[in-house]
Amino acid sequence: MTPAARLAAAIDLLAAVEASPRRPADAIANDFFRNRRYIGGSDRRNVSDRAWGAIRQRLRLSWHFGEFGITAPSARLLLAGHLILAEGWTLEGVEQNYSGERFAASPLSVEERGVLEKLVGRPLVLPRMPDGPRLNLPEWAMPGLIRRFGDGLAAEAAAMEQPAPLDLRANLLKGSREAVLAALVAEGIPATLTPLSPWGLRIADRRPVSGTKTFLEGLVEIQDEGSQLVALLTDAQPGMRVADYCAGAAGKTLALAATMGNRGHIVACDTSASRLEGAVKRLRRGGVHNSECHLLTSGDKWRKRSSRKFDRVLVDAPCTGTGTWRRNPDARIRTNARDLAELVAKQAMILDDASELVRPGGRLVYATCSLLPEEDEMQMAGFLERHPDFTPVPFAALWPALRPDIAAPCPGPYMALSPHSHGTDGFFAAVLQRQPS
Ligand SMILES: C[S@@+](CC[C@H](N)C(=O)[O-])C[C@H]1O[C@@H](n2cnc3c(N)ncnc32)[C@H](O)[C@@H]1O
Repeated sequence: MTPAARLAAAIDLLAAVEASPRRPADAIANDFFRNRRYIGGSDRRNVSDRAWGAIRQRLRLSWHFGEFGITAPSARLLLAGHLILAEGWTLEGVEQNYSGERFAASPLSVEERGVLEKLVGRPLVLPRMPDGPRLNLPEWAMPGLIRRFGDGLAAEAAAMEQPAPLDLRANLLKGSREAVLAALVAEGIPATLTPLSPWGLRIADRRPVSGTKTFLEGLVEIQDEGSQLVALLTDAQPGMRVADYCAGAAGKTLALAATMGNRGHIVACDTSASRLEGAVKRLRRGGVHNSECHLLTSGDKWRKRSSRKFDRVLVDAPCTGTGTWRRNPDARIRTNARDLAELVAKQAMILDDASELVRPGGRLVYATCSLLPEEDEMQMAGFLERHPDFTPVPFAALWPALRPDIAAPCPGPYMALSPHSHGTDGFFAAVLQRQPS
């Protein structure tokens, strides 16, 4: 492909993302390239890097165009703006590529040229920008993020703009962390031990691992270190009855089975049949023998039958995913204030339902990959008010037994991890104990 054709394809991809604001951009990109198999590997990387560049800077680009009265910039304008503001292109450079020749984007209109001219030489980030675009954070999340980080918000926002490392969890059902590390190294994948999780391995250069023998044989799972710590905190022990209430594709179920040494019983529940199908495959590959999957339906009798039967109930709740913005930069623009309000209500309902399963003296573990107090501490405050038979078990009291060799990574009554402070995705976890009868 010529450079101009690559840019034209990046405009098309960006237009597809803009046209479906509720769909994850990586799913749109997968469809886009599946329908254009003629785009080869290096062209594909170039096209998607360009489109993702503009998606990452969407909030800032909107602000710049808004200064000139353009409230809904087209994909071609957004991409040109990105080239000028973020990549330092000249207007002539843009015009040479928006040439109208075969496979190239059509030439700039007089109006487009007029606006882009004003962007030339401007920095992408200006001190006079409001905090939201300056820090690349959406307005709807600002109150919660300010409450969470206070003066530390700028450093956290900068960390959220960095690419996330690729973290793996060594599957202790198949080998020790050291043995799994050696297997990866033997396949030419250098990795280091993660500092907090006792099972974590970090691939520095984000080299893909899903084709390696180590991965295909179930010795490792892809899982952020923060997510591994949620499983650690659940403290599921051999012989226990455990419910992973929002199991999805079983990321945490797999880790729980490992801490249980495949003994006892785990029920992986979810309302999504397709996610549970993915779970079945992963559990098989991971060598998990002590789990079953249960599809939650309305009027489910299983929940009633299972009342107060479980030693541990993990609720890894659906959330805004603000803690994963390093990996999913498009989620900043895909989610809004109404989504947050709906999720908070949904989390409360799920918590009320799931807590029924906890036996007297057993524990409910609530987790999100959100940095927003509304979904985290405030959600817990509401739950504890509705359920006075549950009491928080402080994180600082739990940690020494789980990782005696390392100081607790955060002080609070709850675990609250963030990209800047802990090098993990943003994860929150609370452990609540039900009164013994
Ligand atoms: C954060 S994801 C879980 C990720 C998973 N635990 C993992 O570690 O890979 C939240 C999950 O909650 C599920 N969910 C949504 N509404 C639910 C409900 N009312 N009851 C149970 N699960 C629900 C979603 O289908 C989704 O799989």
